[in-house]
Amino acid sequence: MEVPDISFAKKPEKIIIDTDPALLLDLRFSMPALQLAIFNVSEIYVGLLFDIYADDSMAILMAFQSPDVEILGLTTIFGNVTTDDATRNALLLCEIAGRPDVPVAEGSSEPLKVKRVGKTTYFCSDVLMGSLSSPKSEKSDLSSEVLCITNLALAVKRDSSFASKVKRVVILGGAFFALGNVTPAAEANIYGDPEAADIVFTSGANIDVVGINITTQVQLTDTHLDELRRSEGKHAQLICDMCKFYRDWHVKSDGVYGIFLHDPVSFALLVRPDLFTFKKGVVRVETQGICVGHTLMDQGLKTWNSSNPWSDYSPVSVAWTVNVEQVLCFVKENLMSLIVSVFIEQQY
Ligand SMILES: O=c1[nH]cnc2c1ncn2[C@@H]1O[C@H](CO)[C@@H](O)[C@H]1O
Repeated sequence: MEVPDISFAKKPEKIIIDTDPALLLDLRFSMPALQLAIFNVSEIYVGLLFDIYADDSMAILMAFQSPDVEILGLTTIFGNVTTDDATRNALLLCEIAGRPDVPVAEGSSEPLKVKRVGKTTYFCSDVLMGSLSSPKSEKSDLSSEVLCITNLALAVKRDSSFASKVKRVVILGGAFFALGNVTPAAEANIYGDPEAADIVFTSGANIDVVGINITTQVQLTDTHLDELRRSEGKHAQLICDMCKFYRDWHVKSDGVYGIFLHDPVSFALLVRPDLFTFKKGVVRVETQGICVGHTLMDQGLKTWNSSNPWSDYSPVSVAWTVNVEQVLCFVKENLMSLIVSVFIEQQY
């Protein structure tokens, strides 16, 4: 048999994904009336039901599908759901992707200081406890080490040289010179643990951050979703089902007939940084008051007369513009692709 020439192929980047996937709530045994009350939908879903924020799961399935990365493991964090549920959902996603061998390590269940429970946070898992799908694989014994916001902040606090040991950290979080999505000042991921976010941004690590000022520009419209459903992509049907509530919620919440591709855009930034432009600057996070969770970058446009809380920290790369069409193509190509990425590690 002819051996395919893979000499042109780039060696896949080894990555760890820190995530709070709101995923599979198996409602087969739960009360339909409860579903209607919670999701305010006119249709009863039998079988798998998905929480609103489906973008994490989408990005994870994309990463598993991508030849550009090798997923070393997933670590979990609270946010869309509790850390517990995020772990179960991450294990399920590995199984769905056909990679139950990928370790899932449970991260912190609490923010560093104040627990701020958003309107939607935890509600699915709390209310529907007992009706969840159970993954077959078990979480890894390792407590998570690398990662974003709370988990990464804990690692930085534990080992001061940690930041310099990580090759690159890609963060989906913040809203730069734009409105937030939890409050006018704050984006959800940063709002969940602003103290941790401030530690991470000022840690000196090599950070690329993409805020929702960028991710909301990339929308999968109803037309794209139809196209995806009709495609033969490996997880296309599942992803469309997952996005049902996410899409309906966007109509109500943002007047958008489609979905914002927050996490898939951050995955695009990971493997295709050429589709973005960046600005370097020191980023600090407000940790108190009405603007708690606000990310503010010093663009370096002014030489300040005296030192301020931004002085003397290492800059990070903030995504500044995005090639919307190309990122959409990248996402659609991945989601509609039939090709299951081949693990080619042994060839190197
Ligand atoms: O309006 C919102 N409120 C709270 N969380 C949101 C909202 N939209 C998306 N996400 C969740 O938070 C991340 C981006 O901020 C997304 O990954 C999504 O899972």
